[in-house]
Amino acid sequence: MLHPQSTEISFKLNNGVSVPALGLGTASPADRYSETKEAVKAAIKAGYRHIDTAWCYGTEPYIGEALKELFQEGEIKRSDVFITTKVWPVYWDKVSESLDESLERLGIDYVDMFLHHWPLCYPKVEDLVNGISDLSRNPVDSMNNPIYDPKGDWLQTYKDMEKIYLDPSDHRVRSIGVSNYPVEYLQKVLNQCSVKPVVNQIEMHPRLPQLELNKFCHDHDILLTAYSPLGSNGAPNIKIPLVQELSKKYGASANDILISYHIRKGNLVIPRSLNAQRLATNVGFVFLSESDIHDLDNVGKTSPYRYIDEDFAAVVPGFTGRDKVVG
Ligand SMILES: NC(=O)C1=CN([C@@H]2O[C@H](COP(=O)(O)OP(=O)(O)OC[C@H]3O[C@@H](n4cnc5c(N)ncnc54)[C@H](OP(=O)(O)O)[C@@H]3O)[C@@H](O)[C@H]2O)C=CC1
Ligand SMILES: O=C1O[C@H](CO)[C@@H](O)[C@@H]1O
Repeated sequence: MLHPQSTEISFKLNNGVSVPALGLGTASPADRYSETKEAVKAAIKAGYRHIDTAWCYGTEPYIGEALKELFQEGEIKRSDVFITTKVWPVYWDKVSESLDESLERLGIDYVDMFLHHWPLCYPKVEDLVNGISDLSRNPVDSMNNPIYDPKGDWLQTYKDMEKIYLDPSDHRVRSIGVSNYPVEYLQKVLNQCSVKPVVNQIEMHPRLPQLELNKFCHDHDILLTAYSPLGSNGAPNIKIPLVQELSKKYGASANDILISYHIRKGNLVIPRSLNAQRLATNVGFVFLSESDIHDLDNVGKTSPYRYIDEDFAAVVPGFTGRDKVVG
């Protein structure tokens, strides 16, 4: 049976907006930010119609340059591409400003999805050397411990996003969602807010199958977006023995197995590559069987492993630090 490519599969968000299942991740290494421009152009030419970015990636201006050229060349128009950006905890009480600045860097007048990046609140600390927009991305004290804004209220950030989304005269966002939210935080949003997040973007792959969050989100009509699907830098998940076995069984690449795993579960997935050839080979969709999915879930079910586990996140339940097992 012939199957579509991953770039041709779309899902409906809970507000009716359609989203391509496969997106391009753009958390490029800091010394390679500018290469994101060519990667975006290559991805669009390979059929991608969904780009994931964020203030903290520092790549929005390069995505903006790519989009400008793609629009000018007539390759795509704005409505052909789904663009996600996120508000970082530094801007927890400046949501509208963060959105305006992102739109300006991207050179567009709306985003398709606007996500709350982490349920945390940072103070604004100047960093003219390594900062983004001259602000420290992860402020720390003299002992290198993360510092948080004592006046901070992470739920307020989502409430401010909700205000923008609900204002009929404000057309800057087509949908709002969250990222790195555990079940109890999602429950708080469902109890105290009126707009249900359309997605929860989280790290997810066979070594971190996130079965509890997957069930909770699907029970509440919230999609998951899988970040770091290849295991982040160097794509270590490609070496998982079961992924290699399935790659042989289906005559598909290991990266296609890792990407199709999420799409088969009805979730979005956003692998990153700065390499045009790889980008074009990450789009083969494999119709994995129910039992393959079950086996892939079992890889990390009892000893889950998180690749993106930074100190600052340890205050969010479940994000417990590099050396600890997470549920
Ligand atoms: N919401 C959040 O908190 C977070 C969101 N994200 C989002 O998720 C995206 C993806 O996650 P990310 O951590 O970047 O990592 P990924 O799991 O997408 O892995 C990226 C790595 O895989 C390599 N790679 C890509 N394709 C192939 C291939 N076919 N064969 C071999 N290697 C390959 C890339 O190298 P190369 O470029 O050389 O191909 C890069 O080193 C991010 O870019 C970002 O958009 C990520 C982290 C946190
Ligand atoms: O989105 C994100 O990317 C970085 C890691 O690449 C992480 O801190 C943040 O959540």
